[in-house]
Amino acid sequence: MEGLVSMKSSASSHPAAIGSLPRRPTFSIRRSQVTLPRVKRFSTAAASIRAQQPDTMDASSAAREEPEIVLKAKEWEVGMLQNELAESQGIRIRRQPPTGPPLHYVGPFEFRIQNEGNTPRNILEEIVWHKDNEVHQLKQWKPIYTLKKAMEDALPTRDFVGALREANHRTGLPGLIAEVKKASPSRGVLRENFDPVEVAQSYEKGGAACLSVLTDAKYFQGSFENLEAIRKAGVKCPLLCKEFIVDAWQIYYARTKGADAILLIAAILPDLDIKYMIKICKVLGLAALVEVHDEREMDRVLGIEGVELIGINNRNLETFEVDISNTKKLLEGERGKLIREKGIIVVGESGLFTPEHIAYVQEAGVGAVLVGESLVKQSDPGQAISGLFGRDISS
Ligand SMILES: O=C(O)c1ccccc1NCC(=O)[C@H](O)[C@H](O)COP(=O)(O)O
Repeated sequence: MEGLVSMKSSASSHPAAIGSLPRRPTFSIRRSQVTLPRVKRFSTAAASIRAQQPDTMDASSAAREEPEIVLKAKEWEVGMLQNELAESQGIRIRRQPPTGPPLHYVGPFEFRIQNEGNTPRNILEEIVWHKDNEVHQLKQWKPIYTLKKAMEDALPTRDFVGALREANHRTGLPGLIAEVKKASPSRGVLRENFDPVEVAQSYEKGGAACLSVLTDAKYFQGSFENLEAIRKAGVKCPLLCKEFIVDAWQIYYARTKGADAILLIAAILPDLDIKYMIKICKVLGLAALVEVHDEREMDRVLGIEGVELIGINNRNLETFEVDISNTKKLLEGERGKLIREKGIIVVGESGLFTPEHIAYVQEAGVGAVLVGESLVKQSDPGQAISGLFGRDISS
């Protein structure tokens, strides 16, 4: 059996990956004497693998021998169930790579599970897999009880939604969430000599209602230190922690670092996760910006109680394609009507560069916009806000 299990450190395969973090080791099974049919539904695969085990190889007996293997197997099963649940809601992003179970778990035979392999299907999936590993490690470093204690010393949260409404009423234009973003997978480095506090202060001076701070290090060259530094520098604009949230632990962590709001992406989170995370946000005094990209995601999110802010991303996070008519499309007809009835503020996100773009999404029905590239690339990002809106919105 020697050499059948390889511990892989699957480094990022995407050319846009900026940094690197060692992944949690995954198991892969090589060679086959018994080949399972190509499987799509992985928990079904898990069940069929189990069904082929001699009684002596069930999880409990394996536990007596190798508890670590059983734990890995359980983790794998949970991951596959998460993938299945997500798929049933039309979510294409898999939360975990469809790696096979640990070898000992599958019994004394050599198995080969035929699947698409462990290559992410697109950048969003790659980010999610990376994030899952990252959070797994961070949780060991700072267990949740230590975060709950840190929250007692955290600065109070500010009203993110209220700041957007106020700016909208004051200017008659969508409230601006200006993004503190050094780099992105689609555009590479946007600003050399990036000073997050300087950019944040400049945005505030230029009339931004709120700020969005990228905290992902690998793909956006952001950090939680940036978020914390901006908060501690006395910037009054409420702060959105722009992160790929896959685990409630990240919400608590964001709160300890000064966030007033967090992002929940419908393309990666099943409805139950969104509901549960919104409840956590309410308890912690945070706003939740729930992001959608297509009609299906919009309909799912409109069915969830307690949503106050919906972001429509004009960027397809799987292909990078940007089309601002996406905002209009998702706000037409019954959806737009329901959103107005519920009093939800819609945020138009990505690809906004000119006053005409702002007017277009405002006409479509947004009460706020989230803008990164077109501002952060300018030498004076705060001053660039007047150019984007066609007039000074600072007072
Ligand atoms: O921006 C990317 O390349 C990207 C890739 C993968 C996942 C998310 C990504 N961006 C997040 C955003 O949607 C934007 O940062 C945000 O909406 C601002 O967009 P822009 O004004 O076009 O910088």
